[in-house]
Amino acid sequence: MRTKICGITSYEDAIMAIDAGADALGFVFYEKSPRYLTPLQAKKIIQKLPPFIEKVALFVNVDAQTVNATCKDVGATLAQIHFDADTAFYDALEIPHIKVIRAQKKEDILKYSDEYRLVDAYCEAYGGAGKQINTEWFEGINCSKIILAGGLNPQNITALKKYGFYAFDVSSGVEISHGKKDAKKVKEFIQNAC
Ligand SMILES: O=C(O)c1ccccc1NCC(=O)[C@H](O)[C@H](O)COP(=O)(O)O
Repeated sequence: MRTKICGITSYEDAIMAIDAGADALGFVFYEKSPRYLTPLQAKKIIQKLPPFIEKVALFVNVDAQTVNATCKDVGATLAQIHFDADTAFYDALEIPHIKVIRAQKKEDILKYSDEYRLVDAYCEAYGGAGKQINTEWFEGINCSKIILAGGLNPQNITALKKYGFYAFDVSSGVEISHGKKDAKKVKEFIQNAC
């Protein structure tokens, strides 16, 4: 199982998560988020990271040019698009990206079903709220291209492995406080997920 630790704001937390076995780290470029960091701060962290780790840049309500420029500048390897964007937006992206579905009902999780996509619970704050989707919605669904996010933690992750998700994404469930990760919880989360 692959895991992404989201809302990284320091090099110490980044390397701790990698040492614990994380495959991907998320950096939130949304100024209203309590986990926001500037592109310069992210660049300084990313520059020091080892190879073969996915560096994911999260965006809310920006244009494609901002996504392209920011990802190239900071060295992000993947953009995570946390809002409803149109086809023209996606056509203009010049870097690998994943769409986020903020699911409010069962039908939502079937959107873009031919693509790898991140499925999170709907929340006003766009993400990182610790809100869990109704996991019964995944019964009988092909989850092999779904990255599951929203309200995951070291305790509830084991029971979700049966659905066969592509990966798990966590933020608040492994935190001490907003933007500061708890090493013990990160380790437990990855151990229990894998
Ligand atoms: O983390 C944030 O503050 C955030 C703000 C705006 C858009 C997305 C954000 N995080 C997105 C993530 O990928 C989180 O990992 C995901 O929503 C799950 O969060 P949590 O429920 O806290 O595990």
